[in-house]
Amino acid sequence: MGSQDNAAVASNSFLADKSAKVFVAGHRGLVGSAIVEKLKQHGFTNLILRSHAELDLTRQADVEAFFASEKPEYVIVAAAKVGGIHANNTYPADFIGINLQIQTNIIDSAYRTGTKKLLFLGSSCIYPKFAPQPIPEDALLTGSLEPTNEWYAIAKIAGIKMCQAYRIQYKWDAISGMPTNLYGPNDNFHPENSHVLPALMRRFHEAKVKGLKEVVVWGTGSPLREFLHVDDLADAVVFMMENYSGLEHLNVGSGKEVTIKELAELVKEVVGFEGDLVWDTTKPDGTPRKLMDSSKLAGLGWTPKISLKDGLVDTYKWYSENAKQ
Ligand SMILES: NC(=O)C1=CN([C@@H]2O[C@H](COP(=O)(O)OP(=O)(O)OC[C@H]3O[C@@H](n4cnc5c(N)ncnc54)[C@H](OP(=O)(O)O)[C@@H]3O)[C@@H](O)[C@H]2O)C=CC1
Ligand SMILES: C[C@H]1O[C@H](OP(=O)(O)OP(=O)(O)OC[C@H]2O[C@@H](n3cnc4c(=O)[nH]c(N)nc43)[C@H](O)[C@@H]2O)[C@@H](O)[C@@H](O)C1=O
Repeated sequence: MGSQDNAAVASNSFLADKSAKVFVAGHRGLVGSAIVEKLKQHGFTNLILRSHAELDLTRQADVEAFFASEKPEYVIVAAAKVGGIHANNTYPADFIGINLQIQTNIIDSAYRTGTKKLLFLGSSCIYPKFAPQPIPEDALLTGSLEPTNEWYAIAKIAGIKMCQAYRIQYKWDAISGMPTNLYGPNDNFHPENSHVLPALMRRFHEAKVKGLKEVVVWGTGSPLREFLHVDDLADAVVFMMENYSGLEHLNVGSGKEVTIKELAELVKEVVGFEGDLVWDTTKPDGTPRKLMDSSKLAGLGWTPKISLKDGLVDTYKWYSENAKQ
């Protein structure tokens, strides 16, 4: 990408003006809520927030009208159709269609109404199923995707490419971050459609409360996953808004991976469930391993702080206090 690099794109200091208008799309979700909290901690006073009911981001005319009237100076795209392996596998049309609509509407409107900088969030599922491990950014588009989430991945890849294209053609400061599997307060704890960590936390919790002897866990337990607490991700988002202005997307991971079996044992311990695990091997394992190489972000000066054990304790505290029992 050398000759098309981003040297000509002027970058502002994000943290210099805490009264700047910042639109966080998807602020009620796992990621968006953590970003809002982090921005408040930094002293930002002019956050623009719209719930899904107030602004459906799939509706192009509504998004255009919103941007024309609010003209946010900075935009962080944390709104998306999101789910775990089962949801991705079951609703492919939603995962490709809704995500393409949301991100295309936001990115184009932000550019056209004068937003200074935009950060788009993708996911580690953009990489080929059998990418080299740990996965460097340049493994993108070097092989076939994991079939259970290829629809979502294609939308996310399109988002990265759209940011790159607008940067190249319009000299506009659009960047992309690719987080690994996330978890934390405000996660989706749906029994089937959520990701593994909140799904297991809920299942172990309910089994403990009901005095059950067994909990069913999907797949073989052998796949490896890398987990990052959402507060670390929010910290990385602010860091990238301030310090990164490049054409290439950046990986955001913890650098630590566990098998699903190890994760299940850890969640079981944190929740305090004392029964047995039963593996339902009719459920898909998904990609065997997706550890990201986050050395580029580390090289810029950002590293995560929250261990998986501490993050699980924090998340279970939140779940116990907030989830509908
Ligand atoms: N969770 C994870 O493990 C990972 C997440 N990411 C990325 O982080 C971003 C946020 O994910 P996460 O916070 O987990 O997802 P959530 O589902 O928790 O939050 C998504 C948010 O987007 C909103 N939203 C969805 N559709 C629309 C719409 N049409 N109009 C307006 N708002 C809408 C949702 O509102 P509502 O609920 O009302 O629909 C919700 O507030 C996504 O881009 C995702 O790809 C990346 C890697 C891992
Ligand atoms: C973030 C990422 O998230 C998704 O990819 P995934 O990592 O495969 O997601 P997952 O968290 O749903 O599963 C991880 C592993 O865990 C196993 N597993 C066990 N028991 C349960 C269980 O009860 N629920 C779930 N969901 N999984 C379970 C499951 O079988 C699999 O082996 C994509 O949506 C993708 O789009 C994406 O970006």
